[in-house]
Amino acid sequence: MTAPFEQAATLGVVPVIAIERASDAVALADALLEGGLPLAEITFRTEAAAEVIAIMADKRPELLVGAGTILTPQALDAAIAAGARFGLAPGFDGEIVAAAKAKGFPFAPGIMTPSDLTAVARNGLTLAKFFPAKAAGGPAMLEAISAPFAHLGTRFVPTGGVSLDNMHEWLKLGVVAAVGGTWIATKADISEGRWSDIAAKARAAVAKAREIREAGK
Ligand SMILES: O=C(O)C(=O)C[C@H](O)[C@H](O)COP(=O)(O)O
Repeated sequence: MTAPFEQAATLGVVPVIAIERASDAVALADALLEGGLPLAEITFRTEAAAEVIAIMADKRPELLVGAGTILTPQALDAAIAAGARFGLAPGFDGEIVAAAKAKGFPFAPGIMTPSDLTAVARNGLTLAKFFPAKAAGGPAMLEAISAPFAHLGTRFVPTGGVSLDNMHEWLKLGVVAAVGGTWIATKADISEGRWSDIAAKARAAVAKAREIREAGK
């Protein structure tokens, strides 16, 4: 895996964020840093996404900021131009994967089926999002579909229905690099400025990930 994804894997948790106002970018970055989670996936689900990434990359370079919900080559370009260090998507699109590869941009597409995984393998990718993780069948499903690809070393970020209470079910699987989810910084947390709550949830998630990994050793 490339360096940004190695860092995400070390932390074990990727906060998936939909943020509406660019003016909240620094406070959100500070809340995550305060919580010991120097990582953010800013999703292209809001108008403000590219600006938020640019502000975070500029003002808080110690936060590893990436882009999520990359659904078009244009969104990929906007993410890179804004200073995103990595990108993720809920699905697989060959054009986006090829463009990211050509630009040397660490990109993890989403998968949910063995066919998606075949595309990931054919493109030589080492990390993919598993989405929607819980609805698609949970850890048993990921274990089953990843088995024929295990020798290739591909790892996964399950996202969708992951929470503090069920993250252990995912992180105990060797193929899981990190879990992802919106629970650490919800839209409401951000719009209402609940920065200390976000910091506390970040801290709890990182501690739990570490505890699960330590117990599994
Ligand atoms: O937007 C993307 O790129 C996605 O892959 C989807 C998100 O990661 C999930 O929708 C998060 O799901 P929850 O944590 O259950 O709210």
